[in-house]
Amino acid sequence: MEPNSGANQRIARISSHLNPPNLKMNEHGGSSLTSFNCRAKGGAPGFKVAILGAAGGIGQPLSMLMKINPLVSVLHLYDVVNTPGVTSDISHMDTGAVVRGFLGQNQLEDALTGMDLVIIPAGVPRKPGMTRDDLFNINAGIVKTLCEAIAKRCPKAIVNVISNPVNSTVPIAAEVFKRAGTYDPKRLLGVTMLDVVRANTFVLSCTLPILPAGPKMQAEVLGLDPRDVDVPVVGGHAGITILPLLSQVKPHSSFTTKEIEYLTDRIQNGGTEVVEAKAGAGSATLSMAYAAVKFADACLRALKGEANVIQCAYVDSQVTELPFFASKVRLGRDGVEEFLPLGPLSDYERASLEKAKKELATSVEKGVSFIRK
Ligand SMILES: NC(=O)c1ccc[n+]([C@@H]2O[C@H](COP(=O)([O-])OP(=O)(O)OC[C@H]3O[C@@H](n4cnc5c(N)ncnc54)[C@H](O)[C@@H]3O)[C@@H](O)[C@H]2O)c1
Ligand SMILES: O=C(O)C[C@H](O)C(=O)O
Repeated sequence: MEPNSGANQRIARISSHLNPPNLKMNEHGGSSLTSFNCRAKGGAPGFKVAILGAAGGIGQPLSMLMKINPLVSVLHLYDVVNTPGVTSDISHMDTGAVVRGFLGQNQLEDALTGMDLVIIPAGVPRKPGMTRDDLFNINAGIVKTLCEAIAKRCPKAIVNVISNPVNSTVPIAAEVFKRAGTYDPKRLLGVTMLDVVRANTFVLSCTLPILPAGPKMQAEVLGLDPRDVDVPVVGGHAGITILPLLSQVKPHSSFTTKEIEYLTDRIQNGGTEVVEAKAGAGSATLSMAYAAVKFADACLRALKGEANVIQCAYVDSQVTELPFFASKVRLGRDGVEEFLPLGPLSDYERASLEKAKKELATSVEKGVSFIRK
């Protein structure tokens, strides 16, 4: 008998629990079906969610927060690097979702099989001095590859696109799905939730530097909780295409022209504010993970049948003459169920919308021709 056989048998038992013997082991010590499989006991009923780019600055906190979400029963974490560590780490959380990790392109399709919701934060972030459009050359190809696999393995999934430039990556995803014959415009949503989150926050907490003693904005004077504030943000997700409708803030607040100009500028440049503060170390990750989870949770609640789930998103749209536009949509069991009208706009908003539409049209066209070229 070998000296250590008791310990070896125990290890073999544990290892066969993690990797059932009928599945072939691969070079990562996992099965050939999934690279590594960190299974929490007592997996809850719920939705299957995949995060593509799960090891990144957004991906990690997003994965952690989705592991907490009680609507999630299975969480697949895919990236081209570092998923074993992230998966192992997150799998120790004592929440219901079963977590599985997938590493590298040849495990992408397994990561996607049977998913209800796919969230895509894969791709490079900005550095100071860059626009979101400067990311196009790298991120367009990444989104294309990921969406080709989605079309094959979970064509009915709801897809949340975070990768920038969102104004172009969503049209890219649409073209990929059209080519594959799986396009359902209701199920493809560009995530603009961070603009809404920022707008809700800034409306409450901004003091105006242009006024001498920095008096509070009206909403802050009212002492509101940001969670009770709702600022619709329409258009797209870059610079002037981000258009907060401050005339429609709930609870109703009225702002001076100076306040509107200040707030609009801050909301439009919130991303750049973070990029500059991070000084080369990337862009918004934590607030984005929060916003992505808020949005994903809304999608899952709607999938489950909750009524009246309304969020802003950048979608294949009939609200303007543009093929893609961010506005309030009602979410349901099949994704986007209804476009809410833009509502009455102020003169300032109407003029800003015209400028936003010009830029958006160019970004959409750039995405479409990337696939059709
Ligand atoms: N929509 C929004 O509001 C919003 C907000 C913030 C950031 N973003 C965008 O999200 C993206 C990610 O930002 P981040 O800060 O997490 O970047 P990051 O560099 O920290 O993480 C990106 C992750 O994507 C992975 N990745 C790269 N190529 C991949 C591929 N082919 N398949 C799967 N994964 C791949 C990387 O390995 C990395 O782990 C950027 O494009 C950024 O501009 C969007
Ligand atoms: O600004 C960026 O590049 C990231 C993101 O789009 C954001 O709005 O924070």
